[in-house]
Amino acid sequence: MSTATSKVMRVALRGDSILTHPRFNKGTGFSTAERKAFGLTGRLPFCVNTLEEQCVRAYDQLLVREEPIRKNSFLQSLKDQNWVLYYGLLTRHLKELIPIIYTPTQADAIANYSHLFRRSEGMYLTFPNEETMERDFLEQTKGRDIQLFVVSDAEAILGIGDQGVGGIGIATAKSAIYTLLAGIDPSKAVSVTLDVGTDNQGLLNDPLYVGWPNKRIRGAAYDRFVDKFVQLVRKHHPHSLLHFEDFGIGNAKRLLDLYHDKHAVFNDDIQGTGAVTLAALTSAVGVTKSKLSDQRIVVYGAGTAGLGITRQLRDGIMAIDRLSEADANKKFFLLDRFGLIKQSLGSSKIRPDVREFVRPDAEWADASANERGEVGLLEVVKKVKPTVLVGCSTQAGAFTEEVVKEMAKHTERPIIFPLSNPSRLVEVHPSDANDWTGGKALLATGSPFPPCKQPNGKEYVIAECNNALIYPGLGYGAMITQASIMTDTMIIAGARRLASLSPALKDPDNALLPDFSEAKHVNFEVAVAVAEQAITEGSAGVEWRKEDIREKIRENMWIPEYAKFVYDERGEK
Ligand SMILES: NC(=O)c1ccc[n+]([C@@H]2O[C@H](COP(=O)([O-])OP(=O)(O)OC[C@H]3O[C@@H](n4cnc5c(N)ncnc54)[C@H](O)[C@@H]3O)[C@@H](O)[C@H]2O)c1
Ligand SMILES: O=C(O)C[C@H](O)C(=O)O
Ligand SMILES: [Mg+2]
Repeated sequence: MSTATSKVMRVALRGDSILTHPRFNKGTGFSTAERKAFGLTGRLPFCVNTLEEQCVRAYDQLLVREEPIRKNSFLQSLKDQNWVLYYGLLTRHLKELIPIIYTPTQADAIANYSHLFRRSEGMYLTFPNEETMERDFLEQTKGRDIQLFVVSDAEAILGIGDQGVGGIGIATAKSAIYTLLAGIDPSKAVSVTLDVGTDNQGLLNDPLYVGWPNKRIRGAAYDRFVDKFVQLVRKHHPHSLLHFEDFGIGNAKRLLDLYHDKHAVFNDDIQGTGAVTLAALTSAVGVTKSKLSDQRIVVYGAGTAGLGITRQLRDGIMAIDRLSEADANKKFFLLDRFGLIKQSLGSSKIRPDVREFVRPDAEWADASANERGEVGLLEVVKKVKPTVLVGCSTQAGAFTEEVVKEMAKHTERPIIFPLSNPSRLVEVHPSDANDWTGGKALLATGSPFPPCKQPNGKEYVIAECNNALIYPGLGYGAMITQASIMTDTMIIAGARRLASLSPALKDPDNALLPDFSEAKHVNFEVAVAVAEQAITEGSAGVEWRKEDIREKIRENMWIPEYAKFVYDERGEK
């Protein structure tokens, strides 16, 4: 595997220009010869440090910052100064630091973006500047080999809703995770916020809000603005992957369907979440020695993630257990704000994209409906007797003790996935679900939680069912093979490879998914599975032999190590 230390890079910057460029700055890592060649001898203290020594220093600086949001700000500054050191530090402390740069802490960083702002990062495409979008786009991308765009309009950030221009923070976090867990070269990725205004009145009232202080643009004007961006990506970077993140419920699926067969696009909340949840459930049914098609699945929160999960589990049941779509759909019971999504709710309460999962009215549903004709979660659990309960509702504590114990009456090993992020929005704390079911529940959450104590004294590790365990590999597998589109079969191939790595397959008392400390290895395996599928089905734009895929992926991965620099008067290479 070629690593950066064996690489030589020709760089045209010198002096302050190289010291202040995060892609090229090495700080005390510049060798004596490089300092002479790049005019740095008088700009740096005498000692030359290794990256390892720099990571020790940076980690000490991190530890003195006690609050997670302060650690987050420190790491943001480190990334603004020196990419290799930033990713080198994260790689050495993966499990400890992912919750700092990603959920849950990044939610606070995004919500306070205008007050934490010190330096811009990424591409800000703002609605009033629509006319100059192509010029603004090319300012940052012209002449660059861009493999990945991560874009958000920030209407549904995690579970904290509309965050306006702060949405750049989810795009940069997701992009950093691509680099950290799949080896995307950060110089080949662009994070984008589509600032189309915000309906968050708190932001609009904030005199320090740095985004466009206007109500959110919707309808034809919104579609035109988004399309202008997508067409620029397609025109200038036809082989790139376009990753949509945290779009609102009225746009996420609609935009995915609009562009799905025109470019390699991916909606993480829909497809990434669906894939990781399919892997977690595949692992859980392995523990219970049952099949996906044996399950009765209640999904609480029929939004972008909830529908993405439902569709992916449905497609998984069809692909793995060979059920028809109609029969597979019958395994699902979806609830939203108005309770069980059933025929008699009427079209005003049923969004068009939910229609395929509307339950025909069962007698029990009408018998247990309230005065508004709505059937709540406890009633559904009593009547449906679900084996699986998935939460993506943003409603903290929605899975009450009564709901969980009712579920446990009807199934030996309740499978409970409270997936809402950040942590404070979790539908049930895993330790409660564990206690209320006498240690029988099979659990996975959207953000990290500590292990639970089982009645037999053993620790039960709570799997983090977060799309970061799979989306980097899904995306990398597609982009490295220059797949023209991200197909459903590529996604299922990635989900099945992830499921095959589940610790619970070896020890049923172990976690349902690999630990995040293994996330680089896991996403590498997912990327291999996706690349193999893309090549097998003809979606790939490269002609690799299957036996070469692993090595090809490995040799293209960006490793956070210093290359040897040679000064180039003619221009940066
Ligand atoms: N674990 C993961 O990898 C992952 C991935 C994506 C989203 N999520 C989390 O899932 C949650 C939802 O994300 P989303 O993008 O789908 O948002 P969304 O706004 O599209 O969907 C939320 C859904 O919950 C419904 N809801 C709200 N209040 C409810 C209530 N009282 N009862 C029932 N349903 C209710 C809403 O009507 C909506 O349909 C967020 O917390 C997000 O962070 C987790
Ligand atoms: O961002 C995450 O942590 C996962 C997911 O994309 C979400 O929106 O919650
Ligand atoms: Mg998301």
